[in-house]
Parts: sequence; structure tokens; C-alpha cells
Amino acid sequence: MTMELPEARTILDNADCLHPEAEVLAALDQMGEQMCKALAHTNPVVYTVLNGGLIVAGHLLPRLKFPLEMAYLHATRYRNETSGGELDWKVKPREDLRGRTVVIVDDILDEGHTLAAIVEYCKQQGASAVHVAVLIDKKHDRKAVGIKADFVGMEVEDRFLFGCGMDYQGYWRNTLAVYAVKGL
Ligand SMILES: O=P(O)(O)OC[C@H]1O[C@H](OP(=O)(O)OP(=O)(O)O)[C@H](O)[C@@H]1O
Ligand SMILES: Nc1nc2[nH]cnc2c(=O)[nH]1
Repeated sequence: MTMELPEARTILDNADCLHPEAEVLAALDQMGEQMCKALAHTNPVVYTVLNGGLIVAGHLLPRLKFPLEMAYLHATRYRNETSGGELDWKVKPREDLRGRTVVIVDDILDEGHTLAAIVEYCKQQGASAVHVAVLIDKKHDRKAVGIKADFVGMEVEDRFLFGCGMDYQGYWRNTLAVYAVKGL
């Protein structure tokens, strides 16, 4: 969905910046340290969840100072809306996960249906352990049953967010700072 340029600019200009770049980078540092301690000896395959996980993964993976394999999967359920629907699996993991430690990297755990389905799929494929790393865990009581992130950069209030991989109507994934849409 294409937006007129002035409208896209206005979205950003009017948004509330909840976490500026420096805070996001500090959160990524802290996640990286925790993940190095916990995962350095597990020889994991690390999945980026497209599209939203791309910016977080791009900054987080260089902080993981240990051997790992990189891969991607694509699952989406928001489709330019501000509330989620059915999960659409566009690309499932294609690697052999039997006996592997898997790490899933995404931008946000909101209601958790996306990550719950991804974790379940990886377990069904024979992964021996599945860890979830998200920059943002949104604070509310609407989480899917049984989903919890193992590594979290920051907890953020219950508003519709964009930036750092998250989009508003397809735009502004390409900031490091995290914003909330005005009025949402
Ligand atoms: O916890 P949930 O409520 O399930 O929402 C979290 C998911 O929503 C976003 O993806 P989205 O469906 O917007 O697709 P995108 O990554 O292509 O933007 C985000 O990247 C997470 O994967
Ligand atoms: N852009 C965006 N995507 C999401 N997916 C789940 N929650 C959110 C959110 O707050 N913003």
C-alpha cells in the first residue's frame, strides 16, 4: 500500500518517540550479552522473522560473538492493519531442525500468536530447544497461552508501534528509534 509522501512524513512528525536510537542500541547490547552467555555453546540456527525482524536481527546478530547459522522464515498476520488476523505462513523454515537449538529473532511479541505458531512449528520439526528473542515485549494481558520470550530488549506500553522493523501501513520500518502512532 503506497502512501503519499506528505502523509508518510506527517505520521512520523506527529508520532510519539517512545525509545530513541540510543535506548534501542543499549537494549540490543544487553540482549546480545545475555544471549552470548546462554547460547554460545549451542551451535544454534538463528531465524529472522520477516519482515519485521530484519532490522533487529541486523543489529543483534553481530553482537552474538559465537558460531551460529543464519536463516529466515516469513510469517505475517497484521497485513497493514493495526490488529492481527490469521497467521499467513509465506516461507516456513527449510533447514533440518532435528536435534538443533533454534533461536527466533523478531521485532515484537505483542499478542504472541505469531511466535507461538513459529515455536510450535520448530518443535514439530524436531528442534531440541527453541529460544525467542524480541526487541519489544508489549505490556498487556492479551498474550496467547504459553508464549514467553527468553530474551527481551524492552517492555513497551500498549500502543500501536512503528520503527525498528515495525511498520505503519508499510512505512517507517527503516528507523532505529521506536515510535507510537499518534492517537493509537
Ligand atoms: O505477537 P503478535 O500479535 O502475533 O504480533 C507480532 C508479529 O506482528 C508483526 O508482524 P506482522 O504480522 O505485522 O508482519 P510483518 O513482520 O511483515 O510486518 C511482528 O513482526 C511480529 O512478527
Ligand atoms: N507495526 C506493528 N506491528 C505489530 N505487530 C504486533 N504489534 C505491532 C505493533 O504495535 N506495531
